[in-house]
Amino acid sequence: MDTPIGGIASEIRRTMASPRPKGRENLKNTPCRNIGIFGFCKYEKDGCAYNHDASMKTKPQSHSTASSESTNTSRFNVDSPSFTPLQPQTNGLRPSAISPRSANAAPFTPKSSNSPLVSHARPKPTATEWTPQEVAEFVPQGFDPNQGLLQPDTQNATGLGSGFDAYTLHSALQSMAGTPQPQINNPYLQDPSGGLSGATYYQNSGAFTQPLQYHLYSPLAPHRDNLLAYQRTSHDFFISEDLRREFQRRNEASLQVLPNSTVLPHLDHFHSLVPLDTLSQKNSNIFGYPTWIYKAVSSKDGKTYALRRLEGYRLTNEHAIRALQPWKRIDNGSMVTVHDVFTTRAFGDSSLIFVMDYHPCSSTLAEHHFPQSAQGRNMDRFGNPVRAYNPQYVSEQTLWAYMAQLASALKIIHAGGLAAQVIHPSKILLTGKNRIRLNACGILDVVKFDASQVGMQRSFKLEQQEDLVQLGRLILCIAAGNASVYLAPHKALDGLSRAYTGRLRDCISWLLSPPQEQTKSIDILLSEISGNIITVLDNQLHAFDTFESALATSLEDGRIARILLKMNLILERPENEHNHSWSETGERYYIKMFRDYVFHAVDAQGRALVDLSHILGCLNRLDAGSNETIQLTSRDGETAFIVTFKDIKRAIENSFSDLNGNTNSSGLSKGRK
Ligand SMILES: Nc1ncnc2c1ncn2[C@@H]1O[C@H](COP(=O)(O)OP(=O)(O)OP(=O)(O)O)[C@@H](O)[C@H]1O
Repeated sequence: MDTPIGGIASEIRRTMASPRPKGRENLKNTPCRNIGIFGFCKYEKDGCAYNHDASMKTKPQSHSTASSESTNTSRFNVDSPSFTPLQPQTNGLRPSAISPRSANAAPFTPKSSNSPLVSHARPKPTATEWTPQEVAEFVPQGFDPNQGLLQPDTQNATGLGSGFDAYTLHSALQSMAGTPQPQINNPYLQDPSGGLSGATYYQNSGAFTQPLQYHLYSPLAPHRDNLLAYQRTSHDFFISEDLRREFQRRNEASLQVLPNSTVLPHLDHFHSLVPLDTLSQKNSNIFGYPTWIYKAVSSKDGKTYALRRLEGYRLTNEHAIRALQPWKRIDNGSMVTVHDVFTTRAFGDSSLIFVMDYHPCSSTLAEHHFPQSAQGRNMDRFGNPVRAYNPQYVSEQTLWAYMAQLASALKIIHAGGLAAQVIHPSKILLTGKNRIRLNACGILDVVKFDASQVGMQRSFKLEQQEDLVQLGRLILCIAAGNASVYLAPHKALDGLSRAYTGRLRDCISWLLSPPQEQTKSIDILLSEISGNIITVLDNQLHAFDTFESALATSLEDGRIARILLKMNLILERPENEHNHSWSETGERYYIKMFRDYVFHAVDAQGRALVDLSHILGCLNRLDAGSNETIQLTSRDGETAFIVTFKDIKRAIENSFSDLNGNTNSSGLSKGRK
């Protein structure tokens, strides 16, 4: 049997490798369109390749199956010259292969919804002619693994992800007809004038290609290397499992409540308090008071916050509370934002409460790098036993990343005339991979408020110098894997040379040098480590790209969810006293048939067809209101409709409006269709 591999033939082949749903009639992909545009399609027989003249357009039935090919009067000859790849300089067209009829063909215009339907139906292959076992994996026609790009004549053959390139097609037709190519605006290019004025922006918006191609997916970098250009995995359509799990975990942590908790039910305007620090053993070294930390939801804005309570604090001067004001104005990505402070007696004592941003599933650097020795704990805050203390090597890259983020926070703090004063492993939150935030800032300003300074501008020069020393100690302790190594810094610095560069060692040494020896400032630190900051920035940019790419996979999720919700609200709805007239006739009937077409498709043998590309492709075309036509067949095979996705979309919208008009308690807002 001949084995066609190109043009229509590859469509047939795809039907066998990934059979189409019963009754599916994708007229846009009919073989004749390919022939009309590109003048030839490729056939292969006994290992040889042949060109099929464009005049075949008038005889589509001649190549609908392999068996019909054998009866064709213009049968291909084994002596025909072999297929030669398209030359780029001819715009993908070989003049010798173009018939005069094709050359004079009118430019292609997409079908509108009311255009007459073409009867280029592709006869369905029967089970006796083809069996799936005979067929290798579908490869789009014209796919050249060396180039890794689709040839223009195959743009629409791959279904999802390939995309019909109207620009290429138009150019090809123009060059075929020998006419000069008009200037075609590419609406996706940046405005060459570089202007950001509203007028320029809106003028360009009118140039978007119609119909909109919102049903096509285009993968963004970074790419997986081991897939061919036309291949997609189901993961490409959704957010990655790891990322989903991570966000799910954060979500659960944010929503967590303790049903039988002994913690206060309310504190000021906060409710649902959950303790984050479950240890009864409290350390008052840093603030001079034992501290407790809770997650709580504000009834004012519904957001979740972290509340830090200083137990037993007695406010003696109202101005002390005001010392937090300048901290509220600081907005830096490497800090935990502080929102408010108030006193309370709700715990039975006099407590001071600081309201801060809540970062779910975060841990402190102390918990992360010194799990046992620094905390003297056997359990982490989730009740899991901590590993035996085993200091792990921390890469130099991580240390520079910490240094860069803390330096960025210190830059803002010092520029605001303040000092952090708490650069301690237990007061730095790790909120993501190598992503840290300086926590508990401003607390010491309130707690150590000096009443004699009221009305005077307090100077934090000494504290700022001390911040740099604390930063040096922190990096040294993490690098050495020991929380108390800063007590003997010289020995520890010598030890660092074995694992880290001299540059890091010198930097720590400079930070640790006593303030009186030389004038140190955050600006000097930043200029000295600028080279390392650039590396950190580059890593962050890569991480940002990865997240953006992950975000792009969810581009269509919301739209698809809305379509599914609407379809399920409309279909199989029982009639009752409130819904007398609800029946699935008229428009609703073909919505039902469309549902079968999308979800209940079967292959040529009648087996269920589970094809994610088909389902997503159909739903996206539906949402975009594509003018592509499909044939819907009833389950008994008695009724068939040829409709466009646009028609179905309109039917769904109408039915949903009817339904929305009848309901008085819809969860879906009427305004948000
Ligand atoms: N803003 C926040 N968002 C989310 N979790 C936080 C926040 N602040 C602290 N936590 C968590 O609360 C826990 C306790 O934090 P805390 O700052 O009290 O550290 P600690 O090691 O208990 O220090 P101390 O011994 O001084 O109380 C830590 O696990 C930390 O991850």
